[in-house]
Amino acid sequence: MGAFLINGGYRLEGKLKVQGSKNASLPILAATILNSNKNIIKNMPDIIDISVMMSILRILGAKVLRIDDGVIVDTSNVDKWEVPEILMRKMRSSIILMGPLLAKFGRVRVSYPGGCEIGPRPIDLHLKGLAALGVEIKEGYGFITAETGKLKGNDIHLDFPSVGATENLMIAAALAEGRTVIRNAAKEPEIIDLQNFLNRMGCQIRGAGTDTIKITGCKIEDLKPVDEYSVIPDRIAAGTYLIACAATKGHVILENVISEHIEPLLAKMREMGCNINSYNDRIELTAEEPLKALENLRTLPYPGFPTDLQAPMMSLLSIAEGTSVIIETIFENRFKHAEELRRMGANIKINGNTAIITGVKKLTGAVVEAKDLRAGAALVIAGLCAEGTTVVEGISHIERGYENFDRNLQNLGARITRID
Ligand SMILES: CC(=O)N[C@H]1[C@@H](OP(=O)(O)OP(=O)(O)OC[C@H]2O[C@@H](n3ccc(=O)[nH]c3=O)[C@H](O)[C@@H]2O)O[C@H](CO)[C@@H](O)[C@@H]1O
Ligand SMILES: C=C(OP(=O)(O)O)C(=O)O
Repeated sequence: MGAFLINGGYRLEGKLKVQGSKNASLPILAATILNSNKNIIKNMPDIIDISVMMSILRILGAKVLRIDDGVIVDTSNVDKWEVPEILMRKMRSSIILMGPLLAKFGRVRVSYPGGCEIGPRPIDLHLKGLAALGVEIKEGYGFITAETGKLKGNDIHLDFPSVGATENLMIAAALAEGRTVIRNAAKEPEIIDLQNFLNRMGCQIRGAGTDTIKITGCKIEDLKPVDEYSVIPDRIAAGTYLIACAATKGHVILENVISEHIEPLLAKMREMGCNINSYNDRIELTAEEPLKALENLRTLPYPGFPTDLQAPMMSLLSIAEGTSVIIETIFENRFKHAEELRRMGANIKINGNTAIITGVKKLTGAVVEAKDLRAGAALVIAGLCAEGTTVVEGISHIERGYENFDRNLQNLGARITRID
């Protein structure tokens, strides 16, 4: 496993074009199974999770080709409905393949998915929703086998606005007989992107971005290829770079962003004292003054503060003036980075889902381990502003979601090198 070696204390300065969204790309790739056709998708990041999804599609029979800034996916020869366990377990999004495979073949066999270890991640809402669409589900020996004569539209109320369950059900219902309504649906921007992509192939979906999504099922033969689609920018990657900039008292301009998607973060960073100018597709951040602590940072479903930026924010709050409180409401065990930050001199107390962070004057370099994707990004940020040398181990987690993380940071002036 590789590591990042960071010499801290250098200001980030310059311009950066942000990658396409991991969490939008993954369900969109899975959805290409529906139209049995050639699709060209741009702004798709070159990261491990996308490579895993591409491998799964190939195993199912698709032709998948990386092109500059995107992929071509031809699903006309997809003829398998079983996903190998080894690939299922590599990421969480593999579960999103259930919807499209059921829609296309009326059957699917998968194992339980993998993904970041941030607490229990059940899939009961996915399975309950699919059962409501007429799917018979059998679980046993670590596998899920699901079958349906024909998917039938239904009214589904999600107990929680799960991002993945909303996506899985949208894709399955796109080819179900009749109308499906998903209530208490997730409202994340990635859901809107999936709706836009599905509608481009001829599906009939409305309401994404609100808590009620209405889907009129259509026939597989009515679907068409998607000649060119561009995935939305990655709001979590953009947020990570903004936080890194603030931690080093830097000045960056991010391009390829949708500012509105990052507003929940920008509001908190302004509260801390960052100077931010946001335009539609560009954000400029300067952090010169000492940053202030946040009394209340609560992770919530969109448009609340994203759980995926909680770890990076904890690094920043570690060096803010005063005492901050973070409440993690989405995942049960998403504070593993706190222990590693403490090794770097951070003052963090954890009590259940609450973290109390008393800002220190400076962090100091140490050898730390990335235990999940965003925790890894958080440790890199800590290393960038710490005094001395930091080694972040376990960077394969980081490379699941960030494209050229070290090179992008180097281009902004960071002293970071990858060591194998
Ligand atoms: C690939 C992708 O898009 N990943 C994102 C997606 O993950 P993911 O889609 O897995 O997240 P969910 O929105 O489903 O999970 C949110 C909460 O719901 C619970 N839950 C979920 C499904 C279910 O069947 N039962 C259940 O109890 C989860 O345990 C968690 O506590 O949204 C998360 C929340 O914004 C983000 O952190 C992840 O980056
Ligand atoms: C938790 C994340 O990813 P996944 O759901 O793919 O594990 C993430 O992107 O922060």
